[in-house]
Amino acid sequence: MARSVSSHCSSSSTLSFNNDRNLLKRTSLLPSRRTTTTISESLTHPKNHLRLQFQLKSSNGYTPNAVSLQDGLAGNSASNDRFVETRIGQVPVSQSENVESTLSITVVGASGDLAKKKIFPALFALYYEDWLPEHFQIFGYARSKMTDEELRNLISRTLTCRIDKSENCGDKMEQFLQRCFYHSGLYDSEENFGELDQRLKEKEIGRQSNRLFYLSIPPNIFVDVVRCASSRASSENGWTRVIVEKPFGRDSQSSGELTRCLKQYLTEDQIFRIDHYLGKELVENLSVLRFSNLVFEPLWSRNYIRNVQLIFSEDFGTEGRGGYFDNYGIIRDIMQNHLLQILALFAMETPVTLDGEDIRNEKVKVLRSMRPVKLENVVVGQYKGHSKGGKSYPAYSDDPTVPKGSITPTFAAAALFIDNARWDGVPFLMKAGKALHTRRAEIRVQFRHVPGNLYSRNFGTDLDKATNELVLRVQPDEAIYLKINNKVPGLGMRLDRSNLNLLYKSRYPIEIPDAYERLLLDAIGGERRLFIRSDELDAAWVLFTPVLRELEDKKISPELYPYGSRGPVGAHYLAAKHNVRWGDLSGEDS
Ligand SMILES: NC(=O)C1=CN([C@@H]2O[C@H](COP(=O)(O)OP(=O)(O)OC[C@H]3O[C@@H](n4cnc5c(N)ncnc54)[C@H](OP(=O)(O)O)[C@@H]3O)[C@@H](O)[C@H]2O)C=CC1
Ligand SMILES: O=C1O[C@H](COP(=O)(O)O)[C@@H](O)[C@H](O)[C@H]1O
Repeated sequence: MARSVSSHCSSSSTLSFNNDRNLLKRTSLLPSRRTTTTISESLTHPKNHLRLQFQLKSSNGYTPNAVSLQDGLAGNSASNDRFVETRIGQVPVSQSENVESTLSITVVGASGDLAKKKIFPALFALYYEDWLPEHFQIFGYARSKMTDEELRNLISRTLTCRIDKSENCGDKMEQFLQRCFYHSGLYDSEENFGELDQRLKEKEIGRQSNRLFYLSIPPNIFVDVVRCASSRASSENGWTRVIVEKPFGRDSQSSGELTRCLKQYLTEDQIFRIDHYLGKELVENLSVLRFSNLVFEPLWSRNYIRNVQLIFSEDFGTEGRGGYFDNYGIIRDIMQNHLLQILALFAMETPVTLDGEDIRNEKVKVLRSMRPVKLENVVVGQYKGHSKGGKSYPAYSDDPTVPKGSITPTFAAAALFIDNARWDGVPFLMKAGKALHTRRAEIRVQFRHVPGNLYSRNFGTDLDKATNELVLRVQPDEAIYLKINNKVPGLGMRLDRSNLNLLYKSRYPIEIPDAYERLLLDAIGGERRLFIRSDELDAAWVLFTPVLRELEDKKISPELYPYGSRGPVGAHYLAAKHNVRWGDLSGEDS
């Protein structure tokens, strides 16, 4: 029952959002303070230090205002020289200080769950940490009728202060809320977006305006919003960017259709397709671990790695989101995007530079080297009701928003393969499930046996238990640990397994920023590295579309597993077929 992305993909309007044409527009986000103080002076002032972070660092180490080559190409080719200059971090400050710019962020779907839970709290965290430019305003837009004050009340309930820095939090929250406004309108009404434009202009008061729209709405209205906003609320003198939330279609065809529709109104450079897993600290660290440590990269291939496991589990069901979930299922919800993105970062070749385009080029290459997933390499499951300790847990099918008799999988395991020289024959196993025994996301790398191991006798018959395993625990309790074999101290020769453990909370006693903070900051700075390019998206869908179709056409029934369990046993058989044992169920750290 493929559903189309949008009821229409109107070509009535040929207007497009203004693109990032002008270096001044971007660099004007930089605080003017930089020219009046030297760097060493400003570093001595704590607030200036934070502002400096904004100037000097983005999540790839470039200035957040850095412009990728694509900007230059898609924008004004005459200004390419300047774009290249900016890419290497030489921000021409003298130009930026002449123009006062302002940033307007519009959260479309502001009355919804994601806006309340993630977007407004992330924006507040950025404000609290001084990452937002001096002049900014945030608008909520949705159909619900609300005043500015009512929106403020709504979002104030979910704003929190950093545990380690709660100083002045109340004041900061109040100041932040005063920058938040609300406009009620329909998603397909150009007139309503025209009214929003007027309200934005009142706040922008003649400054050069950069506008960011966050589409926190169901996908069937993405195109309507982009059409209306592009014709009536696009910035006239600055950049306009749009963050699009997943799902990006249901399969290759609907995703292609969505891209085609969006590109009637936006250039690729203006579309920021979000995959919030790319903003997670440990996922960011994956490339640092690989490319800045001599000890790992030489081992990163079929020569030393036996298998790689990408595991996602949640200890709660689809509570409240069953209506959305039933149309997608776990493969589309988690595997085709979050886990596949991690896999691409894990397996890609070394990019030429850390520039977003270079990284995304490598991700596309590795995705295109993969075999489409086969039905025989997939296991699906669905949770059933369960009672434990006097408490009963509902089945997926008990959710009133889920159609009766639904066979949508809430669990899946799959084996994937990359047909290139580095990874030939190495199984990449994915496992994702809701209503399991624990909440966890991790990457497990199981290494090969030591050839001719002198100590094999000390390990007994199960040599697999003696192989090294590298674990990147994305959440909770972020950690990177390596399982090694060592001698138990004493006069005998007894071997033990130990973890060399980088546990983040012990090493860094600070609160790790939420993924949405990093991604919002990057979108504001024009940094695209952590957003999905359309060719990446196409390559991702090519891998999963055939098996999704087959599962649906053949009406494959999911294996039922009890709420709170470790998932269907079919996942063990799938792993065993590829000579793999799930590391999370090994007993050592299950
Ligand atoms: N919630 C989450 O944890 C996550 C969500 N996402 C994605 O983010 C986007 C927003 O998610 P979420 O906030 O949960 O969504 P909601 O269902 O809460 O929808 C957001 C807002 O959109 C409007 N809306 C809802 N349904 C319709 C409809 N059928 N037609 C028109 N307007 C509608 C409502 O606003 P109003 O009625 O006031 O106009 C609603 O408040 C979705 O694309 C979702 O897939 C992605 C990852 C996680
Ligand atoms: O995208 C999604 O992610 C969440 C899990 O995100 P996390 O950051 O809390 O791990 C998942 O619950 C949801 O189903 C899915 O749409």
